[in-house]
Amino acid sequence: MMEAAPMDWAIWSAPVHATLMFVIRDGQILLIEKKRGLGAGKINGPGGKIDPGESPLECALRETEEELRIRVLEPRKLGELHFSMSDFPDILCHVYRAEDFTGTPEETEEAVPLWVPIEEIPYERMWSDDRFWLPLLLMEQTFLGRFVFQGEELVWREVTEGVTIPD
Ligand SMILES: CNc1ncnc2c1ncn2[C@@H]1O[C@H](COP(=O)(O)OP(=O)(O)OP(=O)(O)O)[C@@H](O)[C@H]1O
Repeated sequence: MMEAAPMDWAIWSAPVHATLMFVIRDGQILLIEKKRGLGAGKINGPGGKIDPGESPLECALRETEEELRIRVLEPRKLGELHFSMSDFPDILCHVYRAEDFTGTPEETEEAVPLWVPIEEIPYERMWSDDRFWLPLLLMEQTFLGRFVFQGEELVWREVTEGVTIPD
């Protein structure tokens, strides 16, 4: 790990744009166990692919509503994740944080809700990049993370904090 980047990020662009939403309330974070699709069986935040004509923020709100049946209030974009993948199209993921919502998280066909104390985040059950940027989101820091995966193995990473994040 951490040789020269195995790809040229300056000219990288992603065919897939997606979102992740993390609600943090009373010292707990609202996660999901994803039941199907990419990352099925893993724990992550709610989120998914951006639909044509949709903004990243609209997608994050829609996916959270579809997966957990809650409406998130006042989300803020804190980070961006750039994934170079070997066996999936590359993904640019917009990452949001919120402190409040309306409704009650429910299990759906896509996800099981999971409230976890922020000191007990189950990184071993999550994508292996998450441990490198989720702590920054918890501290309300902005971040840009770039990751290269071979299958599900993380083979290269670079995380920059305190950067200006575009909408
Ligand atoms: C490689 N390391 C990774 N680390 C952390 N999170 C990752 C990730 N790779 C993908 N993600 C997230 O996982 C969701 C995929 O979900 P998504 O595109 O919805 O897949 P799914 O097949 O379910 O598609 P639909 O959008 O439901 O059509 C989406 O939020 C995306 O940002």
